Amino acid sequence: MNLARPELLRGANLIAGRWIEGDANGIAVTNPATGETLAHVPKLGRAEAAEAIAAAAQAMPAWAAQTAKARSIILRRWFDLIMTNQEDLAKIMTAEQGKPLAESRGEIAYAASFIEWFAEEGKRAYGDVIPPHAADKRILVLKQPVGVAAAITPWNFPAAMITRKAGPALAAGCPMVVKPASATPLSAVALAILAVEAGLDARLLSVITGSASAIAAEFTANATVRKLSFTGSTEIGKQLYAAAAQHVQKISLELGGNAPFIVLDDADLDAAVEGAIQSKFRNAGQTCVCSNRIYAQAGIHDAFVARLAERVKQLKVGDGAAPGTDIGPMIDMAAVEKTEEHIADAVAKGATLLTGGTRMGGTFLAPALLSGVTAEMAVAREETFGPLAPVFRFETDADAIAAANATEFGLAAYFYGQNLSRVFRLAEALDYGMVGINTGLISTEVAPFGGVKESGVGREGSKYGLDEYLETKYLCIGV
Ligand SMILES: NC(=O)C1=CN([C@@H]2O[C@H](COP(=O)(O)OP(=O)(O)OC[C@H]3O[C@@H](n4cnc5c(N)ncnc54)[C@H](OP(=O)(O)O)[C@@H]3O)[C@@H](O)[C@H]2O)C=CC1
Ligand SMILES: O=C(O)CCCC(=O)O
Repeated sequence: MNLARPELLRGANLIAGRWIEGDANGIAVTNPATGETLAHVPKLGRAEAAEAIAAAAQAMPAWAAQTAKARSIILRRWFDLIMTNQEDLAKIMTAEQGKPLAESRGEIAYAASFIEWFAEEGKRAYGDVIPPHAADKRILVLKQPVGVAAAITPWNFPAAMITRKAGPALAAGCPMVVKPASATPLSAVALAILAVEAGLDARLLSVITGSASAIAAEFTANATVRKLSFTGSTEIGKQLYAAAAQHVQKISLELGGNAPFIVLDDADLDAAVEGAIQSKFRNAGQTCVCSNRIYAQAGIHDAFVARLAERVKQLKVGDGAAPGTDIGPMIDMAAVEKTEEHIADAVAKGATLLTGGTRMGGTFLAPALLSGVTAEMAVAREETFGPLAPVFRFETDADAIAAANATEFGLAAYFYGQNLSRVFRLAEALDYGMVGINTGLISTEVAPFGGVKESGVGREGSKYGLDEYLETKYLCIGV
């Protein structure tokens, strides 16, 4: 890999301010496009997680005692360094994750934006003065950092899922110990290198790799950890929710989705097709906010499906590092097989495969489009997390709302339509934390990202994201 700063590609961990290098006994990080081994990161466990937590607790008082502006200056420097090294970080990400280089560049900018945003937002951790209940009392509300925070992050957004947690934590005055996904730890390590370069006390941001269950066991059993933030599968999220109860840790969970994408009969069809392509095939469909079920109203169904099929056929599959690639490899064979199972199940139950679904070597899979999909098929209920667009036909708005809400998930939903009253009715009726209306792209650092129902708890990004790392303390003063 041709990097301007080759030292950013480092198979190491940062534990309690100390670098620990990986070796052949560690976890091999491979390029999903080529199978090449990029590096080995250490295989650590509970003891090192405990060490990182203890060092974080030691470093916290001095960090929390600084002014928000002083913290912001360091965070701003970290943001600048991430953007200065955007190209190297994007190359590292594409190599370990597979997404096209253009998407990696976008994710690095997106990741950096959380640091920039929270560097400023930390200055606005306002408290309150409340009119008292008695003449001889005064009531003040303070916002204080929650304490040592821990994060467990997934492989699909190797940088942004770290900064979306570490940004608000550090801005609020909390240190963080991060366990990145084993498949994509190199982006996390590169971010930590730049954080230290920015002047952050290295004990304030540890990065630990190894046994996920052992590290998570320490995160949840260690009473020093006061906040746990997780992005990943619903199954693991539920386990962590239960484990965090041991010490009643404050928790944020960003879990699975089953996003509906509804095309009403008055929609701008070209815009809807583009929105569907963006929302469905970004990161090869491996995004928790990817549309999983596309509902097209009867009046425009056939025209929409025909146009969508043309666009899906144009998508170029290849190594993310190659110019012009729209869809890179999937993360592993299990991901390929799950997508294939959803296609096979739908076809066996009467759906039509209009294009794609074929293996293209390794973990490359041709983007697929199904029509004639119904509620009985697995894809209606389960998140595919792959490049498969299943189209359902519906008649009335009420039918679309009922179908869209018939899931235990509630992360993102999308719809396209023009009529203002319909737009409001649908937006309000959808049981989701985020609704994209006439757009397939909703992610930004300035808006609250998060789900309802079994898609999680808490919000990340925006002014709401800072609250997740703050406690509210009330002072009752007799005068
Ligand atoms: N909401 C989202 O954004 C995401 C959803 N998913 C969904 O989950 C499916 C499976 O993906 P997968 O990568 O296995 O997701 P996981 O939930 O298993 O992985 C996410 C993170 O959790 C860690 N983890 C794994 N097991 C445990 C455990 N027992 N205790 C604590 N942490 C653990 C992983 O570590 P390690 O990598 O070391 O195993 C990783 O850091 C996907 O197909 C998709 O449907 C996946 C990723 C993100
Ligand atoms: O898929 C995820 O893990 C959530 C990140 C996606 C985004 O922020 O758009």
